[in-house]
Amino acid sequence: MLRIDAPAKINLALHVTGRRADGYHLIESLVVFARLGDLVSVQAADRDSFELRGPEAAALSNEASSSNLVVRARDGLREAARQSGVDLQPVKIVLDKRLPVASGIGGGSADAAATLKALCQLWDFHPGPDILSKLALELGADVPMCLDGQALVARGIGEKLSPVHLGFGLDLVIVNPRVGVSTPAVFSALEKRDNAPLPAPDGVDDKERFLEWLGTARNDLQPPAERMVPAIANCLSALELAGARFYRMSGSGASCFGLFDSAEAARQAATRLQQDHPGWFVAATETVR
Ligand SMILES: C[C@@](CO)(OP(=O)(O)O)[C@H](O)COP(=O)(O)OP(=O)(O)OC[C@H]1O[C@@H](n2ccc(N)nc2=O)[C@H](O)[C@@H]1O
Ligand SMILES: Nc1ncnc2c1ncn2[C@@H]1O[C@H](COP(=O)(O)OP(=O)(O)O)[C@@H](O)[C@H]1O
Repeated sequence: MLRIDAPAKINLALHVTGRRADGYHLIESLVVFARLGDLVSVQAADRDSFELRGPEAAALSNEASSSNLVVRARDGLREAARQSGVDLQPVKIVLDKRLPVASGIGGGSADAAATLKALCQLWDFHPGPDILSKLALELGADVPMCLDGQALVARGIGEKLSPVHLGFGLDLVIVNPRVGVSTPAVFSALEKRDNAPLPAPDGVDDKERFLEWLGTARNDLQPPAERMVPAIANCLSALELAGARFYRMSGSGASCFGLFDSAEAARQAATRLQQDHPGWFVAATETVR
């Protein structure tokens, strides 16, 4: 079995700067990836199959397998191969779902990206980067960045990627109140769409200066998401109380992240937060470097 990690995506900042004619929003987002994630395993088989397991699988068990981004990624890649005259063998795929669903940390997108990577390897089929990026974008605006998997600024609708080299890791706690949030609903509830752009990242080699810079950026999706899900404000207050140096909502929510001074401080805060809020999803993790 070939196993590929599907890391959680954290939008440290997300500015909405406009809207395209097709309704998609223009964003400028600083994104990092966490060690916390789902796991996609693939293996050659006699027939195609898809198995969903893991602590967060139940949230997807009522949805048809055909709508799962893992299956859609498999079918998309196979179709791209067919168009170039290559027939690809059946495959067994297992998704170990650990990230809360519809929570602003891009679990589905990470799964789709991991599936593309795993199957390219298993099938020894390597479409050029342009074809792969196009395929990824067809699966979701967040999938190209998940394919990249490193700290970056995403522009356009999320598909224009510029790597950012952070000279340090970040110790985080991710908190989710277990209220699923619909991404289109949050974008629709924006009161203003032509917001100021993301300031150029500063302090990428110095964590203190970086934290200061982060404070000058925003998540423009946070105010509409907080109006829709009041529990988001509770998550942010709890992170502050737990000693986070910095805290904010990720993506369209409802997950929020807190940044801590060390892995130990993050672990201790996560333990306390989980004790105080047994119904929430709480996890300490660090960024992928
Ligand atoms: C908000 C973000 C920030 O990283 O993340 P999540 O909260 O989903 O994790 C992304 O832009 C989400 O990307 P993704 O979840 O892949 O979006 P898609 O499936 O392509 O789009 C779902 C819907 O969200 C809206 N959408 C998405 C992206 C974008 N730039 N503008 C939009 O308006 C559209 O209404 C679209 O129909
Ligand atoms: N493998 C998957 N994991 C999570 N959600 C998936 C998956 N496949 C399809 N979906 C659908 O995508 C929606 C958004 O899920 P997700 O990627 O977890 O959201 P977000 O990007 O906000 O964290 C879900 O509500 C679900 O219907």
